[in-house]
Amino acid sequence: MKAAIIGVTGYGGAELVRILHQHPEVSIHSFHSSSQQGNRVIESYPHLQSITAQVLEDIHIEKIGNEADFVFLATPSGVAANLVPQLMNQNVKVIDLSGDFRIKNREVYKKWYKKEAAEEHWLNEAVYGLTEWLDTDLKEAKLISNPGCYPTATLLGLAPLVKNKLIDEKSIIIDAKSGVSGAGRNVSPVTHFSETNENLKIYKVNEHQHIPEIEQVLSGWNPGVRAVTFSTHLIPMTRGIMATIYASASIDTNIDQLFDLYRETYEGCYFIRIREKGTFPSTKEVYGSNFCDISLAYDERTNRIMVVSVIDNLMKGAAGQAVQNMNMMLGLDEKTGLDFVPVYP
Ligand SMILES: NC(=O)C1=CN([C@@H]2O[C@H](COP(=O)(O)OP(=O)(O)OC[C@H]3O[C@@H](n4cnc5c(N)ncnc54)[C@H](OP(=O)(O)O)[C@@H]3O)[C@@H](O)[C@H]2O)C=CC1
Ligand SMILES: CC(=O)N[C@@H](CCC(=O)OP(=O)(O)O)C(=O)O
Repeated sequence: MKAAIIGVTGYGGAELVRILHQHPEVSIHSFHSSSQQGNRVIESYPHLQSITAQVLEDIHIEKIGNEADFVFLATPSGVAANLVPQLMNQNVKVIDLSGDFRIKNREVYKKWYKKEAAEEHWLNEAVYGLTEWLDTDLKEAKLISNPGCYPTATLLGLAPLVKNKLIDEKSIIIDAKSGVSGAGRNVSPVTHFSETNENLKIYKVNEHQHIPEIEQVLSGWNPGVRAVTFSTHLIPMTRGIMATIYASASIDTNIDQLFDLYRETYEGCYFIRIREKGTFPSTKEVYGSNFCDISLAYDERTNRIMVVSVIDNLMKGAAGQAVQNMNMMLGLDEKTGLDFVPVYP
């Protein structure tokens, strides 16, 4: 099978190259850029020397449609909304890493992304690709909307509690931290070295575009969940997200029951690793891998459950989950080409 990558000069695109280079069933047929056509891929990414000698092509939809089986869109929000209808006309399957097809309500997308939403028809066609919690068979899907990085860590961490109605739906607080690669390759005043180094910064307070995505999924699982408190922080590290999630238990519970629930729920999910009781994951323990590591605590004094969920934002939070979804579309083992051991230290 042949894949095309649009937006390959960005971090998500580069990570797709790293994964697909050693995927046994899918090869990268073409690399596309909106600004650097004619340049070699290695001019953007010298670390790919010897991996590819290919040249960046422009985004010629008809040619891509004729030549590729899959297109990965690793482009900023607003781009996929325009490209997807054209690509769908070419009968090529698309996996979009951006937020353009995640939010089903067009007005909600416009409010949080401050952009026009994609066409209703294609929003309805898009399958939300939180791989462990798919509600449809991806073999039938034409368009996959890959979840956001923070929503992936958060939703995987909260699913067992929310689906089983074990927490007070109004009590959910998600305190999340991300490495700087989460903001993409372009430097901005916020991500500049001098701003991030030796600094811890809260940002987009009550305005983060992942709030409606998290609420949409949680309320689909349990209509009692309406709104969550969600805060995001930039941490001076390159990769990784930690979501520390707090909620009040709505039933009598204890830590052993909670661990049993999480182990049973995620039994058979290779990429979800429930930690030993009393230990907590750190971001480095999933660095460069597609794992989401989760642990739990229960405080009897406050009746509060705490979930700690970590991912690599560029892997399970973006390119890794995109390839996991591609594997599901192809009917392959979800691990195919993705079984990376985390890089440590
Ligand atoms: N970084 C992360 O951890 C995560 C990112 N995402 C999402 O994935 C997508 C890609 O993210 P990331 O790789 O970090 O972003 P980057 O900013 O690093 O890269 C995005 C790439 O998109 C291309 N691009 C920009 N404008 C256009 C345009 N108008 N048309 C076509 N291509 C364009 C650029 O390449 P060129 O100039 O060569 O065309 C650019 O290199 C984004 O939507 C992001 O929000 C999702 C989860 C996690
Ligand atoms: C650290 C950092 O800045 N992270 C980005 C993640 C953006 C992203 O992935 O955007 P979409 O999922 O909406 O496409 C942010 O918080 O906006």
